[in-house]
Amino acid sequence: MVPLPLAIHTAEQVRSLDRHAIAQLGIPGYTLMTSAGEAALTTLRSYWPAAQRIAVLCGPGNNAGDGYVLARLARARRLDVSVVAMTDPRSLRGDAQRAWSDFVAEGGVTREWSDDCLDNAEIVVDAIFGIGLSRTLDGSMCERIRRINECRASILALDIPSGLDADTGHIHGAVIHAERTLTFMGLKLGFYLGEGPNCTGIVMFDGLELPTAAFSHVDPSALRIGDDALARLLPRRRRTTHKGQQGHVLIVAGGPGMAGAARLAGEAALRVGAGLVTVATRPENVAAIVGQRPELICRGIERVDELTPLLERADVLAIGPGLGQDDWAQALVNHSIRLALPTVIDADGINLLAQSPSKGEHRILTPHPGEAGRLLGISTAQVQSDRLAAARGIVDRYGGTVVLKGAGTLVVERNALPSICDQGNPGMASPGMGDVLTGVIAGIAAQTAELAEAARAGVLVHAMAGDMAARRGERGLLASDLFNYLPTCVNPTQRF
Ligand SMILES: NC(=O)C1=CN([C@@H]2O[C@H](COP(=O)(O)OP(=O)(O)OC[C@H]3O[C@@H](n4cnc5c(N)ncnc54)[C@H](O)[C@@H]3O)[C@@H](O)[C@H]2O)[C@@H](O)CC1
Ligand SMILES: [K+]
Repeated sequence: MVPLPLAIHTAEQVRSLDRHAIAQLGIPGYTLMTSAGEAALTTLRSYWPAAQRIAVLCGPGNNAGDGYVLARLARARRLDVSVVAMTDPRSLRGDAQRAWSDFVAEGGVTREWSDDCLDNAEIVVDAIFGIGLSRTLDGSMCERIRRINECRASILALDIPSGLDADTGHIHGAVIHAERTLTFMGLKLGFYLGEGPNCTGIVMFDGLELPTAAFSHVDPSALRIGDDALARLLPRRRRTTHKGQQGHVLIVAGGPGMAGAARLAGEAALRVGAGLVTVATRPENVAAIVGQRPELICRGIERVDELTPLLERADVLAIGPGLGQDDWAQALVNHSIRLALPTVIDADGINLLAQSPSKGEHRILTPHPGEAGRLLGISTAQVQSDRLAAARGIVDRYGGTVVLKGAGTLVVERNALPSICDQGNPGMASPGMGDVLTGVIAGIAAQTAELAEAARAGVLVHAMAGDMAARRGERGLLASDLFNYLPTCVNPTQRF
């Protein structure tokens, strides 16, 4: 399997790559299409080796061309291929028209859509629409897509699940829900936004044999967070090190009844290797926190001035988990976030910041979509409908680095491409998971000099640990289940 690239592109950027390949590198469009069809066949044979009955659904554009090439090659391999022309193939143009003609020339026939046309298929290949989808699908196409999703076969989408907007992840009326998506030339931004994560299944990539240099010709829109930076950020420790050299995290967390949030954030910082972690919390929480995790230092705080000596000793502050929004919490937040200390602000820290906005470059804000909405004075739905714009808006208004949580967590800072995390799973939608993320980011930030890098690494490590913990099932995953796996993720040089 070809490793996924880090670069993520819009449809226009992929088109520009396509134009570059054809015009500057002299690779004919039909050669690219043939590569796409070959890669699709390799994927079919690799992931469904026993499947014999393949249905290929072909639409009106070049995405259909990929499908016709695949169908021709699969017939040559003696697979039982049924091609359903979703629109009249005689109106195909250019490379797609040639792909259809070559398919027909080798004895291939198409059939029209009927409600039972997928009944015998083991695999359905979606070659209906690619990145050329530009408007809402009509009612009959929406109805067909619903029927395709209901069929028992596994669905392989070519380039993009039909109906998904390649740039925004919005749905144009209806969308294919694929088990796998084999995408060509560039990962599409829409896979990671809006409904994208619900539709693509496992994303696979093929570069259509373009030379590596061709990919640097077009700038991407975002970057996937890869694990390549982890080894640099979290190198093997010197044998002579001591805990004072691994960073000191201060966690200000835990209002009444919320000792658990403070403990989760505190333990997470320890589990990613922070040298010392002090938790400042309500006095009544101290016994519970220390009892559950004796390696934490825990201080009961009644008044803001008691925080001052703790802040002086800390390398990184994390503030907010389970803090509440009462006067006590308000005083702690107002006092702490004005300091120049690198600070992770989460949960009620964010809610309080939204009530009296201020700007700071030394911050990492980690809102979920609801908190992001409060920071911007808009609804959660508005945040989710354009997550990139929301994250950028928060950076503009509040400064620093923003981690907008959710499927496809975004890490956005000024003057840099946004980063997107494509790991993690829906089991992580569970209480305390954000507290763990806050501790992970703060714990890594305490060991490195660069805050935005720590945010990216923290998001990735958290997601990786979540995926490891979810191997026995997503439903029922607890935030504290991640603790067993965090050390594996933050020791990249010892992992294998
Ligand atoms: N050289 C090439 O051109 C290559 C193209 N490739 C494939 O080509 C695809 C892009 O091809 P196209 O630009 O032709 O795009 P599509 O294959 O997505 O099809 C666009 C067609 O759909 C029609 N259309 C758009 N929205 C519609 C709607 N709501 N209802 C009905 N019809 C609608 C458009 O009028 C156009 O005819 C890629 O996604 C990829 O699969 C790959 O084979 C790589 C090489
Ligand atoms: K498709």
